Amino acid sequence: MKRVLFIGLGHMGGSLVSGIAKKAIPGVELYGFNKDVEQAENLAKKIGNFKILKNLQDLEKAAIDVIVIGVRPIDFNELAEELNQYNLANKTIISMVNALTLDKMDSAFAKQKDLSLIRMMPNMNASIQESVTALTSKNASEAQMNFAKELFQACGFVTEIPESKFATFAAIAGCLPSYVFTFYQAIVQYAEEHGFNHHEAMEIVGAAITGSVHNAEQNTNSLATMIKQICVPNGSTIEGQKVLEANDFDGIIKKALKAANDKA
Ligand SMILES: NC(=O)C1=CN([C@@H]2O[C@H](COP(=O)(O)OP(=O)(O)OC[C@H]3O[C@@H](n4cnc5c(N)ncnc54)[C@H](O)[C@@H]3O)[C@@H](O)[C@H]2O)C=CC1
Ligand SMILES: O=C(O)[C@@H]1CCC=N1
Repeated sequence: MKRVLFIGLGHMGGSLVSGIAKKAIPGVELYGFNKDVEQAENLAKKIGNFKILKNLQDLEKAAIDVIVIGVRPIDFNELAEELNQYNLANKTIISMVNALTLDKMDSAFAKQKDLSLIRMMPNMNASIQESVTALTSKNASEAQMNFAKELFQACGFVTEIPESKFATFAAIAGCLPSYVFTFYQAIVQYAEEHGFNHHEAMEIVGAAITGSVHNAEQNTNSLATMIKQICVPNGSTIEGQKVLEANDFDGIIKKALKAANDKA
């Protein structure tokens, strides 16, 4: 039996734990601890197969094997100090904390013995089990990494990447739902301004976006060729493409990704 404790049950931690609880992986017991206990209890009411710890010292009694840290970056040091009051020897610590490197994790837990450290970057699509999650590790065995993969595959696709690519991964996958929702929102607003109601607009634009992604995934042509095929000479699409180009749409997207990448 592996006992996994999620600390920090907010938007991201809560979504991940819900996905994993739904899958009910044999041999895995899920525990949660959150500063705001009511938030943890509300989550526990919604999902089965999940026990709440009332305080952190109960992690020793519960014989936790794996700790998954889901607090905000600003709250990490305080939590690490609190965790260092307990003996965490031989445990696996997994952190989803953005910009927290394995070396920083290692020094935060320097007084602990034989920890295995895993850094992860999920995204909010974990709430519908469609996250793209990256993992990288320090002192973790193949079996420990495989366990982490199995755990987070309950919330979508998992890939192992070198830590040097983590900041870029955060921009192109961790933050990406927000940018996609911004694009989606702008088109829905345009549709509403031109006579569609909100529900129709969400449905039509959503289907057009997901259909485009599926088409690009299945098509053997490059994205550039697919763009050309839609831009009929003297047609409508090209007029929109000209506006995107004149306003450096690609450049704006890359600037946004760089800003996120630099902070990750
Ligand atoms: N929101 C997102 O889309 C993503 C977030 N992340 C990372 O996940 C982490 C959490 O982000 P969110 O869930 O969005 O934040 P959030 O603010 O929704 O959740 C954080 C939770 O941690 C709890 N907390 C704070 N200090 C605590 C402590 N000492 N002990 C126990 N619980 C404590 C808070 O009560 C809150 O429920 C961040 O480090 C972020 O970088 C990573 C990928 C995507
Ligand atoms: O905004 C953030 O810092 C986190 C990391 C990726 C998505 N949200």
